[in-house]
This record gives sequence, structure tokens and C-alpha cells, in this order.
Amino acid sequence: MPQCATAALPRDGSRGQVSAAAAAGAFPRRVKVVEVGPRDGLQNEKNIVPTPVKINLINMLAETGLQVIEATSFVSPKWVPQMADHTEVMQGINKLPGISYPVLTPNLKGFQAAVAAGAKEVSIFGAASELFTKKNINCSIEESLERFDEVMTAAKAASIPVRGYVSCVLGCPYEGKISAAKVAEVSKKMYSMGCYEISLGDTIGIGTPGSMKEMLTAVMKEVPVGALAVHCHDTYGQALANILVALQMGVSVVDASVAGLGGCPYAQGASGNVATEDLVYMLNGLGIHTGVDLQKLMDTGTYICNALNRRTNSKVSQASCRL
Ligand SMILES: CC(C)(COP(=O)([O-])OP(=O)([O-])OC[C@H]1O[C@@H](n2cnc3c(N)ncnc32)[C@H](O)[C@@H]1OP(=O)([O-])[O-])[C@@H](O)C(=O)NCCC(=O)NCCSC(=O)C[C@@](C)(O)CC(=O)[O-]
Repeated sequence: MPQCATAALPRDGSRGQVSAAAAAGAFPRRVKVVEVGPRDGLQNEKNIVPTPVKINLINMLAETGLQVIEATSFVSPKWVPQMADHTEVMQGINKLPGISYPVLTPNLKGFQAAVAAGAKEVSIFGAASELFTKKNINCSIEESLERFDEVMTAAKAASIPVRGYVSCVLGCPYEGKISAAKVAEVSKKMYSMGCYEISLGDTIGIGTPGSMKEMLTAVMKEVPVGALAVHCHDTYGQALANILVALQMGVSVVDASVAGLGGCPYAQGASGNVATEDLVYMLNGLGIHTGVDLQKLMDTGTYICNALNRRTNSKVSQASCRL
């Protein structure tokens, strides 16, 4: 079902603007939004999305004011066929100055292919769950860290910044509850390796503000809060609430996916990330600067939803369509 073509912001004057109460709260003054739609958002799509659509999506996102747009992943095409056109995507996009276009690299082979395709930043992705690690990248946590070490060495030599993901931080589709201590341990190891930022992934969107607070309390003893990001899927409708808790605890980097697209192919039933539109609307309402133009973001959501012939998961876009 295509999305309405003329999505517009609310006309009641609210536009997600600053409330006095929020302005007085203990939130970061600015938040960096890491857009993961072109990678996390599309990787689970059953039908192969044409490469020009992926390129248009990234180019439109780049016009919204976003500073970081995760573009694709250099993983095995047998494991994730949707990302098989990674090189064409990297070579087809307009790389605007001031915008970073990181890509996922699970191992040295992926890293080398990414660099050859022009990537200037990469992300390694681990997990706090043994079973998820096995299902997702076919190795144990320990083996994954050895592979990441090889990537880190090569990245340091090439002066390429590396971001680290830790998945299943609030629960695992195969193991259930994951201890905050385990999340802290894996996060510390990846940070100590040299990742400049650790993105904590609630892969199946099962967390609540309570479990987010408990997990962050443990992780913040090992990794400085300035090096943490949160990556919240919205399966149980808790993503914005969990993000709010993270902001209150000092986290100032948040991952999101335009139109709320996405899910991990190796976490069955996991729905998309928090919609970037909804995140930006909430941050606007808190008086937190992102530099992102909400209307352009909603137009980009309309574009990709029409291309995929689906309805947006962004509540803000849905509401704006009805106004
Ligand atoms: C890691 C592997 C490759 C191990 O897969 P494997 O089968 O154990 O790898 P292998 O080393 O035995 O190699 C098997 C074949 O894959 C090839 N290969 C090996 N490496 C690469 C590579 N980098 N790029 C392309 N090809 C590669 C290799 O050359 C060989 O090719 P063949 O000889 O059979 O023709 C595989 O498990 C894989 O690609 N997994 C990726 C899974 C994935 O992308 N998952 C989604 C991303 S994670 C996520 O979404 C969560 C996150 C980040 O969003 C945060 C959150 O929500 O929590």
C-alpha cells in the first residue's frame, strides 16, 4: 500500500517543537542520528530492491541534514542476498562532504572489499549472545572478536574509523534473557579494540525502559557514555521510551531507520528500527538539536515506501498524512 504522496507536518503549530518542561530536563543538547535504513532497513526485504532505488534513497537521506547514513554491508551474498550490490551502491551514491557513509564488515574479506569500493568508515558487528553470533556470523563470540581484531588492525593501518555493534543487548531470539554483565563485557572488549563508538542493539525490540536502564548502568561502568549509541527495534512498541531513558542517562547517539524499515534476517520476527521521522519529531519536542529537516525526511520515507509498495511504520508520517 503506497504511502500518501504529500505527507506534511502537523498544521496545528506544534511541529514537534520545544516544550518548556523538556527544555528544562537533563537531556543532551544535540543528538547525532545514525540513519541505518539503507542497510538495516533493506537487508531483510524479500524482493531484491533495485540498486538505483537504494542509491536514490541514500542521496535523498543525504539532503535531509543527516550526518551519518549506513549505506550497505559487505557480507556474504549467500547469507544476505539483498546486500549483494554493495559495491555498485557505494560507487553510485553522491558522497557529500561532511556526511559519513559507513558499511558493515564482518571480517577482513568484507573490510578489503569495502575499502576497494570506496568506504571511508566501517562497522564490525558482534553480539552478547553466543547463539545469535553463531546464527548471524557463524562463529562463537570469541572467534568473532578474533576476526574483528584483524579488521581493526587493517583499519588502523588505513586510518579508517570503526564503529562496533553489540546485538541482543536486551534479549536474544535464541537464548532469551541476556545479562547486563555480558553486554558490558563484550562492549568493553570491542571498545578496547579501538571502536570509536559502540552501538547497543535491542535486536528484537524486547527491552523496556527498566531493562534499558539496567543494561546501560552496567555498560557505562566499562565504556564512556560519550562513546555509546543505542539501536532500538520497535517490535514491542518500546523503542522511543527506551531511547528516552538512554538520553536521560547521557547517550547522545541514536540509530534509526527511515519509515521504520528493517529487521535482522537472523532474528526472526524482529520488526524495524525506530522510525527516524518519529525520533526526530520527539527530539524536536525536547528541544534537542539534530540538524535534520523532518519534512525532507518524511518525503524520503514516502519515496522508499512507494518504491517498496508498503505503508510507512512512522507514526508521525501516518498522522501527517491524515491531517
Ligand atoms: C560472516 C560470514 C561471511 C561468515 O560466513 P561463513 O559461511 O562462515 O564464511 P566462510 O569464511 O566460511 O566463507 C564462506 C563463503 O563466504 C565468502 N565470504 C566470507 N566473507 C565474506 C564477505 N565479507 N563478503 C562476501 N563473501 C564472503 C567466502 O569467500 C566463501 O565463499 P565461497 O568460497 O563459498 O564462494 C556470514 O555469516 C555473513 O555474511 N553473515 C552476515 C549476516 C548479516 O549480515 N546479518 C545482518 C547484519 S547484523 C544486524 O542486522 C544487527 C544490527 C547490526 O543491525 C544490530 C542489531 O539490530 O542488533
